[in-house]
Parts: sequence; structure tokens; C-alpha cells
Amino acid sequence: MMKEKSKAVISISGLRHNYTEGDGVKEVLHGIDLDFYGGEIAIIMGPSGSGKSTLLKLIGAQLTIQSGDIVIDGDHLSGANQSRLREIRRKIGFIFQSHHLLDSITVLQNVQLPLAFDKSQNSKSSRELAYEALQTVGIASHAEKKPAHLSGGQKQRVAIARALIRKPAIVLADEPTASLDEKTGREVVELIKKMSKELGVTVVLVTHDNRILDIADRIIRINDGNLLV
Ligand SMILES: Nc1ncnc2c1ncn2[C@@H]1O[C@H](COP(=O)(O)OP(=O)(O)OP(=O)(O)O)[C@@H](O)[C@H]1O
Repeated sequence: MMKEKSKAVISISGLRHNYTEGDGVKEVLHGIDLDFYGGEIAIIMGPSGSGKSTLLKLIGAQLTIQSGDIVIDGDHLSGANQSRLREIRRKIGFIFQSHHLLDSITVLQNVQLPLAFDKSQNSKSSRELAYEALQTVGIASHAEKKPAHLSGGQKQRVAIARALIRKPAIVLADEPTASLDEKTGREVVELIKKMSKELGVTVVLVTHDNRILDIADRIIRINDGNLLV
């Protein structure tokens, strides 16, 4: 008998996506059906150009759904208006390859950013939360520095702290180890795994990096816009 699965936190059905190129239209996702469950770490692998980033952007409500649907925690992305999409995005933490930290403000302020429009926080409480998040990822001693003065691994830890500050149910990570050496990359994914398991966060991680596959509960392979099963 199949083990009973926990509830799907992300449910993708019949998802297709086209890009317009010159005069033509190119379909890059050809009808994806896929569920992600509470607290799991799923790694999406596939060759360059297979549609991984497009899929992640659609899940993160950063691209408009053209055909099919994605349901995030009960909310349908297809047909959702802008304010609904903003609310859905707030349930999601993002970790990018190039960490997207702002160099003009401190590490602590970068981690505070996702709380900027959160009416339940004031500047003192948001500073405290950001400081706690930096402690959790082990770099609170760098709180007042500018990101440019940190190593690649430390910057990625800041990005993890920032992704988790709103206690999201879902974290989407696009090539989080791409700019890191092997040892630092390993530390970063171990940290992502620890956070996921401690906080029950569903992590969807896109990578080319075979060395980190062991942290996954499930590996999903995509080729030329189709899932391989
Ligand atoms: N904005 C865009 N306009 C036109 N075509 C695009 C656009 N973004 C991506 N594509 C094309 O869609 C396909 C899928 O791209 P995508 O970035 O999703 O792949 P990927 O698997 O993430 O690749 P990589 O591993 O190289 O990042 C590719 O053929 C790419 O050239």
C-alpha cells in the first residue's frame, strides 16, 4: 500500500508556458502536472533550457500563468488579480543564485526588507526578528556590515535569513550553490535542509549541482519542458 502523503502545498495542473520570440511563439512547458507536499525538499533537475527557471517563476507568481493552474496553499494563481498575487507571494521565500542583496544597506537591513510593508511590525520588532534570523544562520556578528564585505557563502546565508524572516510555508531556491565552492555550497544546502526540517518549510530547489542531490526527499527531472517519470 502507498504511504499516505501529507497535503499538497503546491499543486500544479496542466501547466503550459510560451515565450514569444521574434515572430514566433515557443512553448517551453508542455503540460506539467506536479504536487509538492508540506515540509518536503524537492529538487528539480534538468539540462540547460529545459524549463526549470520558468517553472520556478510560475510557482513564485513572478510570471503570469497562460494555461493550466497552480494552487498555492488553497489559492489559485490562474486568474488571480495583482493584490491577490502579492498576498500569495508573501507566503513564499526566495533564494537566488546571485542572492540579490542590496549593497547600499547593511546585512541586517537586507534581512528586514521583506517586513517593510508588514503592518504588524515596527522598526524595533523587525530589527529584532532580523537579528534572530541572522543568529539562526550563524552570521549575526556581520549584521552591521555591508553585503559587499561578506564571502559568497555568508551572502547566501543572509539570503536564507531573508527568505525565512516571514516564516513562509514555501521556499523557492534557484541554483543556490551556483556561485559557491564545494565546501561552502554543502554548508549552505545543509542549512537549507535544517531550516526546512525544523520549520516544516516546503523547499523547491532548482539545481545543476549533482553534489547536493542527497539533501532532497524527492528529485524531479525535467527535459525539454516535460517531466520525466
Ligand atoms: N524571457 C524569455 N523569452 C524567450 N525565451 C525564453 C525566455 N526565458 C526563457 N526562454 C527560453 O525558454 C526555455 C526554458 O528556459 P528556462 O530558463 O526556464 O530553462 P532552465 O532549465 O532554467 O535553463 P538553465 O538551467 O540554463 O537556467 C529556453 O529555451 C529559453 O531560451
